[in-house]
Amino acid sequence: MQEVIIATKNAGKAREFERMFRPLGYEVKTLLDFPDLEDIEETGSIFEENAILKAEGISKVLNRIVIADDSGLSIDALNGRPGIYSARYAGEAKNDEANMIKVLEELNDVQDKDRQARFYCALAVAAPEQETFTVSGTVEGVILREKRGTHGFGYDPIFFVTEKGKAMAELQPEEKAKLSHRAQALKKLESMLPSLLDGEKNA
Ligand SMILES: O=c1nc[nH]c2c1ncn2[C@H]1C[C@H](O)[C@@H](COP(=O)(O)OP(=O)(O)OP(=O)(O)O)O1
Ligand SMILES: [Mg+2]
Repeated sequence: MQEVIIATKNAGKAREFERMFRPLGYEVKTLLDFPDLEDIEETGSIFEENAILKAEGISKVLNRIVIADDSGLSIDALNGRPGIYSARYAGEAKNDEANMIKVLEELNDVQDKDRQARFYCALAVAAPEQETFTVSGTVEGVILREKRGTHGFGYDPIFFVTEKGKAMAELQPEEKAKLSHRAQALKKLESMLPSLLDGEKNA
């Protein structure tokens, strides 16, 4: 099967990309398959910048076409936080549980009608000798008062997906793979994938 390299170390993202790319005929490789590569620092000020840093950094090292995902949760009542700081919101250790507890505490006094939020995903595509580009996707929701559901990763248990009437973590993986911010962004890439990837020789 044709390979696609995703520059992520996040196992939750990796699973979702596998589920979304497999039906398109691509086998996903992630940085979990290249454990020796150095970490890329996310020094950008918007999702797109960080996605580009990760995609270009890994593309240069591997001399391959690389897709990177920078994503996170933006909460209106917190002026868009945690935003690009979503992974490390409660500290450098990147702890999903601690991150959710911090968000729930910060929203303790925020009424139900003011708890709107959205997930955002920027995907960057970097290829040797080509201009890097990005696409993005979002999904709208509301922050719950406690966790619900066991699927997904990250902030999924506290994110109520308005269009489904369920927490993201209550959705089956195949449902999330149809509507998530990541899925919305990938849809915009889909028609370009054959011309981008099919000429590439798997290393
Ligand atoms: O579908 C999602 N469902 C729940 N939470 C999510 C989702 N998508 C992003 N998120 C949260 C997780 C993490 O707190 C942050 C991503 O941070 P982000 O830097 O893009 O990823 P990361 O550091 O975990 O892995 P990597 O940079 O290697 O891809 O947003
Ligand atoms: Mg990261």
